[in-house]
Amino acid sequence: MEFEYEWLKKLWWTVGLIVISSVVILVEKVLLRPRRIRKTLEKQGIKGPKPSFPFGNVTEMQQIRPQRPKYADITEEWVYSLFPYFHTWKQQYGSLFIYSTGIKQHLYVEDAKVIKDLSVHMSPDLGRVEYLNKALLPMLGDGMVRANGKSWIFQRNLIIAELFMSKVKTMMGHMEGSALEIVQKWERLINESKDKIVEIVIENDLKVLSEDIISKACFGSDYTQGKYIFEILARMQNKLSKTSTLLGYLNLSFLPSKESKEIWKLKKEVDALVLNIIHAREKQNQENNNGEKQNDLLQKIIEGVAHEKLLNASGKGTLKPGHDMNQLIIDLCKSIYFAGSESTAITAVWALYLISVYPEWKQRIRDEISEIFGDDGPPSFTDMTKLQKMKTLHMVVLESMRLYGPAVTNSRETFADLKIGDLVLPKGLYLWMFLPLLHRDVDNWGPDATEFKPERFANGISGACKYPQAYLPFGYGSRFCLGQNFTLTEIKIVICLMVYNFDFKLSPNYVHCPTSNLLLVPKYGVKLLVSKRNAGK
Ligand code: HEM
Repeated sequence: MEFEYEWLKKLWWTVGLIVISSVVILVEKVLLRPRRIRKTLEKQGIKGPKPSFPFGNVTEMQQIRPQRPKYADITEEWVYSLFPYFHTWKQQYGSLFIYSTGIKQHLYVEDAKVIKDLSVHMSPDLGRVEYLNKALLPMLGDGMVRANGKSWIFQRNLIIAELFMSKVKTMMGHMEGSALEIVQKWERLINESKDKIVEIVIENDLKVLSEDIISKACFGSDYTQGKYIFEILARMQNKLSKTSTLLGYLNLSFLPSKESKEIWKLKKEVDALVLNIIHAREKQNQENNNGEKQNDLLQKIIEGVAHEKLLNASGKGTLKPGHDMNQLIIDLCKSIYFAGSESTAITAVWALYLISVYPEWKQRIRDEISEIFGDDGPPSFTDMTKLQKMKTLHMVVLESMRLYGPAVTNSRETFADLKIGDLVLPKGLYLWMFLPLLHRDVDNWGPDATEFKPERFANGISGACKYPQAYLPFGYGSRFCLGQNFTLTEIKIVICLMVYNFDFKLSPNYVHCPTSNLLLVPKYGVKLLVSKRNAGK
């Protein structure tokens, strides 16, 4: 009897302690921490819409209607419709404001001075947003695009040099070869058409092109192998872009649903396909024991992870013991497939769209091609110095990425209290930038900020605006895009070949509706009327 009583007492104490600590954790998470974060920011003069319990400003986020400022052209309507609350709150609270989605507190940053300070902060305590990471887990695993901490440091150090300009130079042949295949395809379509002019939805071909280039240049395999990987990643991206999780509220992804089951099924499929490519390379390496190994990104990843495995076994590795190295290779490869393909294609699409709307720039690029490559025939891209001399082309690409860069938002989470310039950013805060607004900021870019004027970049990015650090198509700080050299080289080769070989103008069937599916894409496609250059003249 005595024993039973003691046992019951212990049980009640345990249950009591669990209940009390759960309540304490809940109160801390739901009430105290959000309040502390807001107080810290408010004390520094940062304001924002008043949140209400329990969902913060979510109701307003859903209710605020877009308002295009008078100075912006109707073709700019989409900028103010994508996340209309950012524009509305910026007008009320300035270019730095706080808002809440319940337990999550967010800082919207469009203040160029603060961005300048953020861009020099390199610690991993300013990293990828963990709740977004959770949503992207099935798609990207622990690959570097979403990783934080040691895993990210390891992956970034492993591949950074593989995308330096010296390496990209060796990939130009692949880029030109793949671009010429599309040129030939378009020529065929034109020749087969009655009027020698065809309407082409260009992103379809440009996607295939950039996927082919990534497959060949980084993974030493052709597009047929990579095709299904890209297809599945795109399907997953499509599903994920529809969830409100990405804005920080209503994360119901932990509940088993038909959608989440489907996403995890796709994850298995894509992992198996990537693994096939890795196994094929490992087999090739074994068979080629004494021969030359391939010298591409995939080889570097395989060798780097194998080396880390050895170090790890002796307790000297960067990663924690027990880290799943096989999954790490798959996830890192998926990050490259994901980061390197659609963004490049979409950038080329928007650049060609703008060139067709502003044909004087098409002519200026053609003049530049003649000047640099001569008039003897089509330009050939074995020589990086010639491409680097193309200033007009460079200006057009920079301006195109300012107005229609594929990255729509940039986000970070603070994993510690951070001092950024004069600001103290408390741990657990989410930082957001909305790039279409940031890149149209009149204070930074001048009164013609919404206009397409590549000449503003005649003296580089620093000559084009007051705060060059606030030009962010490739992100900022320690998470800056690793593929910038790769992608700019590819896009320039593609534009040169298209402009050299074809005349094109916007089709009357084109509907201007940029929209966000994680990237800024043309909702109804960019349709161009394409004919052979100088045809009939
Ligand atoms: C026009 C094409 C591209 C654009 C606009 C673009 C843009 C970006 C942006 C905005 C980020 C996030 C930066 C941040 O959070 O501050 C990023 C990250 C990254 N990009 Fe790109 N990217 C492009 C092409 C590529 C290509 C071709 C590759 C690889 C071949 C690549 C590899 C990466 C990687 C690995 C990261 C993750 C970096 C990290 O988290 O440390 N990107 N990119």
